[in-house]
Amino acid sequence: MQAFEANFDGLVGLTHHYAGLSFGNEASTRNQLQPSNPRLAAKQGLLKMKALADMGYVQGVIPPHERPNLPLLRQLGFGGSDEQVLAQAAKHAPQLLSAASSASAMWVANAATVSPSADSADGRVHFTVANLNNKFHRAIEAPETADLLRAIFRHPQHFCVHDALPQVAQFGDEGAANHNRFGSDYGDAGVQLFIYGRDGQQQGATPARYPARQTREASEAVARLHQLDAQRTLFAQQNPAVIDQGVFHNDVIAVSNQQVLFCHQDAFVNQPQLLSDIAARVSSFQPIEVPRDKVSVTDAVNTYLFNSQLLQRADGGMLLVLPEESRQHTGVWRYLTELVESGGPIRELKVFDLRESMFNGGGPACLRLRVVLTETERQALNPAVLMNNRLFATLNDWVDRHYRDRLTQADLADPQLLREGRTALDELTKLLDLGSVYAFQR
Ligand SMILES: NCCC[C@H](NC(=O)CCC(=O)O)C(=O)O
Repeated sequence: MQAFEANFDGLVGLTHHYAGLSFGNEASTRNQLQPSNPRLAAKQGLLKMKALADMGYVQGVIPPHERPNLPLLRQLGFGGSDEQVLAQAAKHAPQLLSAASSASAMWVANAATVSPSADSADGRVHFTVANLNNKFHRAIEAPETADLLRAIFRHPQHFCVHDALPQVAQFGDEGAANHNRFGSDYGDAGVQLFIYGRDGQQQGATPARYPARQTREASEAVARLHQLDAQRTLFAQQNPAVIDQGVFHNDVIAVSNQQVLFCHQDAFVNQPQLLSDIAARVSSFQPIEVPRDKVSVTDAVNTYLFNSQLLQRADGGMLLVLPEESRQHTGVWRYLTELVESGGPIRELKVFDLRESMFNGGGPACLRLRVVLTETERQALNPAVLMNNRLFATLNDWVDRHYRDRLTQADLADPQLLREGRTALDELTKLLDLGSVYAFQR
């Protein structure tokens, strides 16, 4: 069956701010309490989506979540009117208000793990919503993510959206950021590689300083839910030493497309064995391992060169979509330029300014969820979320009318911000034909 890879990017929400909520994600910690610019953040994301759509890639949008999350603050004991809930939370627990207001759902590589229909026994595209159990502000995303994915991939004959795994550390699951799929044509059965940071039973090596968010048990459960062929499914551990250097998701140190794995030399535990296991299953497998003497793990974390999108071009070559930070770094840019000139599969570099997202540790790959689709499946999804000239203009105008260009933690208590968010999201559900998907609409 003919198929292609579509990308769905998270649209940055109105409350995008820097709260230092993600221990182990060094950008998040470093930029805590810096003022943010939600309007710029949303527009930077839209520009990337539009550029990819213009190049001929199928590109969709995943809407932001309802924030601040008032029902959550009420669940935590803040009561009274909406205004009183915000005021009390701001006074007594500003970090909880930040968590309940985080726009972190923008990083949709952590929304779900996706398996294409060619790999699943029942011939459907499977999604398992990530429970994001390691961080409170992210764990609250799961139910809303499920609702949004069902409002986009809404035909149960073609799509199956599984709820998140149980919300306990043993099943910590961070979605597609720890998942790769290899193969030749997208429509042929592929080989899926699940990468975990630790064994949920605390066996084997673990990082010493920072948390390992993904467990092996979670990856195994997702593979079962997606009805994958065990012969075509691999599980591997991320190197705990690089987690301790700030590689909190595997997509900070590796990216793949079809036969190519572009990764750092220190990405995985027992890397030579893993590469030979993949080679045994994927014909013409082409690993590109970046040696530490060319790019250190620290430089990889600071520039996010692996948090890139590796896209297929019509001529058979591949394009690497990178954040501006990798161009700014002389050594990293020199390596990438040499890579393109080396005659290998990566033939082109394209750079985007995603600074607002990068300041919270999210690069080009974090902002997108890859979904391999057949043409029939593409026609079955909600067409209103697909990027084109008109949607780009509509969403830019929507952002201009509703988003602030400066936000700090203190602003989160402003009841006007809550109203602005509800007005904007109410309008968005109509623009994207989502139905009454948000709690405040029900
Ligand atoms: N894939 C990229 C995810 C980045 C995300 N950052 C955050 O949630 C930072 C939020 C803050 O600190 O305000 C995370 O660490 O999960």
